[in-house]
Amino acid sequence: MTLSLDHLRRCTLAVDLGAARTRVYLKQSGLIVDEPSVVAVNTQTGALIAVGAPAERMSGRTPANIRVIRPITGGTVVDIDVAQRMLRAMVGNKLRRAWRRKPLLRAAVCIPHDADPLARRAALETLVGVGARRVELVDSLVTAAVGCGLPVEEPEATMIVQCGAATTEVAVLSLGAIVAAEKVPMGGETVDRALMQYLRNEHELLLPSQAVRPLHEALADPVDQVAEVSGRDVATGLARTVTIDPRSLRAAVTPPLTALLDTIRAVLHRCPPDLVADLGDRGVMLTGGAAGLPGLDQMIRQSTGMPVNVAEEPGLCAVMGLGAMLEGRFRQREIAEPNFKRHESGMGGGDLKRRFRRQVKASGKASGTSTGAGLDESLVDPMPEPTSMA
Ligand SMILES: Nc1ncnc2c1ncn2[C@@H]1O[C@H](COP(=O)(O)OP(=O)(O)OP(=O)(O)O)[C@@H](O)[C@H]1O
Repeated sequence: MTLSLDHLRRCTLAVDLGAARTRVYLKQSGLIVDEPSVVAVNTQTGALIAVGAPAERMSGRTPANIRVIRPITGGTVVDIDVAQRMLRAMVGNKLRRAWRRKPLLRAAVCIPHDADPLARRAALETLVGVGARRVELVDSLVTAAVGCGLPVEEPEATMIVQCGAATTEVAVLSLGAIVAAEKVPMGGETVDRALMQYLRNEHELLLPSQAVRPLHEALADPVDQVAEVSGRDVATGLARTVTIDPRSLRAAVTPPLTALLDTIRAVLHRCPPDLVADLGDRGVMLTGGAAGLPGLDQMIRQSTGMPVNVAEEPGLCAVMGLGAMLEGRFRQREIAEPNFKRHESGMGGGDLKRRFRRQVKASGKASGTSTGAGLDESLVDPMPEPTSMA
């Protein structure tokens, strides 16, 4: 752990590749990217047409020759090539100065707690593709806990519920390590899908995805005032407006939210009683964009009887926590090693050598030094096995 934190402090970039949004934190500069993880590609030429928010606006409105692609699902990069192009387009200009100062960047990236070797490899390759020389993979539950200011290093329990777009991870941490964690395939997108399905089945109305967010407010409306929703009639294809009872909306999202509550109970069940007793006082912290779902905190409070807090800017916790680690604003005991894994650039020897030479050339140009001076020879070796500190 001490060793890993040292490695993290040498990183310049903190990256959170989320299914919904990509966030990048540049050391000593702050958050430089917070954009939807979406690109629009011309299917005939392969050219990138738009990235981030403009590409998201195109979703559902494209002609046949334009495809809107989301290269990340559930925190895992599923299309490395597109993810690299997206990240390059997002950070390109903003990193130019950092590149001049330090041409061989090291990066740290948040990955889901239970990410398999393929997911780890995909995250690694994506970062290498944008020029990172070394990549540290860090558990997003730990970074989110640090980012929302939980005292994760203390010998007492803290519980975090990281509500993402496609998945929610629930964990109890103590002494900087994860004591118990579970993931449920439920997130902001699941709730939105449940609402859209309800409107289709019960009101024969097709709702554009951008129109779902206003319905969230109705979910938590204390006076159950009827809401108006406009969409396209399934049968006629014409625009139509219907009025909806918030109670039926709540019923529609009950199954995914019940799955979340069951997961919280399962995680608590696996914790020693001392830690659960700590949580009775400290409660649960909600992070991740979907933590902003109105009424979610209240529902968890009622179901578990524990205090529930929503982090300030919940969607940014993971990347800001990783940024704090990079800047050394977080200290931790040596005990927590299992949560940190370190990876070297994971390309084949040939690819890596080519990239190495390109970067060395760039570094020589930028600094005026002779090529290759002072660089680590291990870079040109094929990727060693990930160093597991568990
Ligand atoms: N204020 C809000 N109310 C309800 N839902 C919200 C709100 N803000 C964001 N969301 C939802 O949160 C999700 C995005 O959360 P977040 O940015 O944490 O996702 P991500 O990190 O990209 O995803 P993942 O962790 O699954 O990879 C989206 O589904 C979005 O609809």
